[in-house]
Amino acid sequence: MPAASSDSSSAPEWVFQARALSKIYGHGEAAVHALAGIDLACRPGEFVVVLGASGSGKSTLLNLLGGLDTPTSGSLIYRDWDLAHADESTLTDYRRHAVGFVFQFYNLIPSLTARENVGLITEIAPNPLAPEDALALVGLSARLDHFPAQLSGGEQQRVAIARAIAKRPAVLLCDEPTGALDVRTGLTVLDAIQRINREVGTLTMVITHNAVIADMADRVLTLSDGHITGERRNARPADVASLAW
Ligand SMILES: Nc1ncnc2c1ncn2[C@@H]1O[C@H](COP(=O)(O)OP(=O)(O)OP(=O)(O)O)[C@@H](O)[C@H]1O
Repeated sequence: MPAASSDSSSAPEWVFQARALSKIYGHGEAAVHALAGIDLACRPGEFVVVLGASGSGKSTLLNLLGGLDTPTSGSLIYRDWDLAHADESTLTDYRRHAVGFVFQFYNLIPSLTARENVGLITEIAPNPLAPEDALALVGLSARLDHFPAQLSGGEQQRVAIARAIAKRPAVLLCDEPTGALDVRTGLTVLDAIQRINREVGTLTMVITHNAVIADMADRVLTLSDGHITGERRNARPADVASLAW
């Protein structure tokens, strides 16, 4: 793996560190500066919410942090991994070991039960949670043998979250995790994400259009036109139950 220069005698206080991170799609007159120089450091266990209008660069940022893509310029370090200059096999390795993804649509395999959908991931991870334990963390102990079609949208999303965290990732990246859900169901999903952040200590980043979600974060970043234009910290992050919907 391409290692970043770091002092291995002391553990860094950050999980990610980005400097002047930029992503340009296309060339010449058609070029889109999706990220235009992001500086960002995230601490272990932090809960970060990223807000921003459509097209502001949220998914692009998440894709870079998750090793799904590489930047056009700038640096991006995850612990001692240089993600900005990593090749595809290193990024695959990084994603497999370090990152759990939750997307708007759950992508569960319809012919497998909840337990089996989570179990697929635990087969390829070195030190996974038992599928039953991962599903218990998201409140689905009573649904282990249900197929996706027998589960509500919120329950399916919680299976997807259990699948994402079963390999004990250091980082959980969520792209509009409640985007396909009604408010009440969305709350059960956010509650599961908050519980994992608090009980497992996984660095969690949620990108969303929904500003109400920001109150549950330790830190809220606002993106506009590829820049971080706002940053605030919540001294007391709200419990999901007390979010003002
Ligand atoms: N693969 C791509 N090729 C070209 N342009 C792209 C590509 N992906 C994203 N963009 C452009 O980059 C900018 C940022 O896109 P991005 O998806 O990161 O925004 P976003 O904030 O996540 O938006 P949304 O909330 O609508 O998902 C947009 O102008 C978008 O059109």
